[in-house]
Amino acid sequence: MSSATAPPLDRRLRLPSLPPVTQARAREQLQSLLAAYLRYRPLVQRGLTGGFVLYCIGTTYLSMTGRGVKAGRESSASTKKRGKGKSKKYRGSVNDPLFFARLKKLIRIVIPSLRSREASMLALHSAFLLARTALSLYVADLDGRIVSSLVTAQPALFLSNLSRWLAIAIPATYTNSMLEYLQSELGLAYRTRLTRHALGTYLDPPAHGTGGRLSEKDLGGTGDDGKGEQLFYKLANLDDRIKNADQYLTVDIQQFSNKLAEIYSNIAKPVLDVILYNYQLSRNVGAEGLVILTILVQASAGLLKAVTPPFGAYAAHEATLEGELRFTHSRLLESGEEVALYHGEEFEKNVIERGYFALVKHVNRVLRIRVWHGMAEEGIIKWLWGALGLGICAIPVFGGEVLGLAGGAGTLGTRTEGFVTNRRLLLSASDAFGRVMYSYKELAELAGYTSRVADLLDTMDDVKAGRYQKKLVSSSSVEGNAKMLEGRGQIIESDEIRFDNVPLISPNGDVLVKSMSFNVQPGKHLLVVGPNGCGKSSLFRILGGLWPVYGGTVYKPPAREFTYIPQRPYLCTGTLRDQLIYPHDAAMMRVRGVSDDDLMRILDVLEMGHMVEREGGWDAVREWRDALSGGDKQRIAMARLFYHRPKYAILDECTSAVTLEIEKVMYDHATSLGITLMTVSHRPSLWKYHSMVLQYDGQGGYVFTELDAEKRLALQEEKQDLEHRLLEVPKMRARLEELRAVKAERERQRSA
Ligand SMILES: Nc1ncnc2c1ncn2[C@@H]1O[C@H](COP(=O)(O)OP(=O)(O)OP(=O)(O)O)[C@@H](O)[C@H]1O
Repeated sequence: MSSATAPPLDRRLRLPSLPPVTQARAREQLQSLLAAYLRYRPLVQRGLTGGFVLYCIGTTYLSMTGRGVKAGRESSASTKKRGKGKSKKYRGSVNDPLFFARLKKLIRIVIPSLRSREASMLALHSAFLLARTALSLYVADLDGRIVSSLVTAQPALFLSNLSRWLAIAIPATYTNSMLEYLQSELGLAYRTRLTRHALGTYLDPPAHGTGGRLSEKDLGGTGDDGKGEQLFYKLANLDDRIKNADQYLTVDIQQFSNKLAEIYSNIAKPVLDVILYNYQLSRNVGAEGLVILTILVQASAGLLKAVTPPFGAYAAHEATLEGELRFTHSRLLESGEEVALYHGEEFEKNVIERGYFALVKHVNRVLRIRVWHGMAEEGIIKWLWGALGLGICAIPVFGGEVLGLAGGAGTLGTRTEGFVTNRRLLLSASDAFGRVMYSYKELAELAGYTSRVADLLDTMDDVKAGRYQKKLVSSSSVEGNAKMLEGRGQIIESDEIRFDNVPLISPNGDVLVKSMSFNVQPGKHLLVVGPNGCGKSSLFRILGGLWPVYGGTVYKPPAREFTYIPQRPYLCTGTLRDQLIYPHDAAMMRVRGVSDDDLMRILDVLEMGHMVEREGGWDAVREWRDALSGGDKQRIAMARLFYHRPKYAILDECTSAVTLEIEKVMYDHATSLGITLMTVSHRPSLWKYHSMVLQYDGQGGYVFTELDAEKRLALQEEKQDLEHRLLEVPKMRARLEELRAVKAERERQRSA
């Protein structure tokens, strides 16, 4: 419609049929109102546009910092109630009061400073995001001009615009590829930072470096001097909060890092797009329509947010179930031989299937929820907002002249150009806003992974500081000794080992021994005996720093002066040499001045020198856990002891699979190397090597005394002899009764 053919303004304002005088007066008033509005319209428009941009920035800031979420909840008059229970309800969701604080903490880890590599990558990423938005604005404009040159049949203009179109493709494609590349790189960089941070605590080596010798897996590798090391053990055994730490350290950290990298471009770019596109649109179609559009869009977006289920909590729960399922599989692999020999397939299958179906049930539920949520989401974002967008495009066409917009008063070419440009801008703006909305779901998932990763880091910090959370056994003994559990004993570094009134308490709160006192002087081997489960190994867990000292005083040398050998020695991933020198590596071995020949001499002492050739040399790599027999494993552990030559060695049933001859060689050689032994064993054959005994009675009591092996053996033999004879007594009694009966029968026959 051109201005030349347009009817006068008053005729276009159709008014209801009123008396002519009233109509004329109303028309006059309306005309003057409109004229006044049109006079101040540029000012109003500028105000609206500025307000709109501020509004976009404000809401983005509030939603990114979580203040909007908090404010909303606080106004719901539930501030007082927001205690533990409340935060539990929101756990893993965007509404979790802790979410943004935790996210901030994690972001500080992944982007430690503005000068870090990650910050530079993020800045570069942001620059590319800006470039893409600028390119999109240019393309929207160019698109309009191309169509305009087409409908107005201007071939030269068309070709020139087309060549511009092709030229812009080079920076556009480069920008898009770089954005993808930088996003993946950022995800990887975040993951590396987080993994390093988490592993630094999880596998924190002892303060004295890698020279520690408390070398077995059961006691946490390289020992502890009460400085919060061996955390991976404590996390699994002394605290209930983190189940399957492997899942947290691998999958959850990876998911969190990728989501964090994604969410930045999925929120920052669309938010920027929304602002710029809408600003441009407001100039093309007028700010009034845009403000109405924004109000409608925000209202529907608010509705959508309100009906969005807690996808973050669902993602966190799914990760937990995945972890549990993986654990059942790795457990089966770990104990493959035992399960195979028991033919426990059916049982193990049931366990794995239970884990799998719990996961499937949860995933299915989430998928079903996603169906209706997806419908609501697409209905609002695509269809409703699409219709609103078309309405906006119509403004310059139908109301252009009234509002003084170019699209309404121009030629067919300018109107087409305006329509195509506006339509493209709108599509981009609604797409961008849609992505902001969709990213709310991603934000919810990020909240889930944030809660998982933060849980891991927080729990590790707690455990490191000795703040354990474990469900205690509800036995009366525990309740009666609750005070005991609150106490803390002392650990003092010393040359000898001494326990002064130290209680033995298991992580479950079971008091094994109320107060224990004994000492081991260098050179005086100690034998520890007692019934199963009485706390023999627990003593060494306390000595190794794995279990807390709840009272009394423990005197002990630094951890590097210990080696622990359990019944099933730990065999690491690596070469045959690595098995002997664990936890040292070949370089450390050379630094100590030990050669392969020295190792061979150690093996010869244990009559296993042939093993090196049999296994293919010192550098052979195998799954040693499966490749060696039980006796070989125990002898490897003894060889390890001779390599490390510690002051003290803890031998926990470690000779159960070797012959008596090897047992003797081991004790004699260890004594000749000046190693003081503390042995847990039920085998009387070992008594003669020890001079002290710590005997548990299994009722919470114990005796610590000198061990006269010969006398003890003689007593043991006499005891066994008596027990054997006592076993015969019932049989002898029965036989006596039989003989009496026979005799009585004979006498009865004779008298008859
Ligand atoms: N990580 C743990 N968490 C909870 N309780 C544990 C843990 N380790 C051991 N216990 C409990 O501590 C108690 C003592 O265990 P310990 O291993 O010291 O027994 P033991 O005397 O060495 O037995 P055995 O002769 O059978 O090896 C047992 O009741 C056991 O169930």
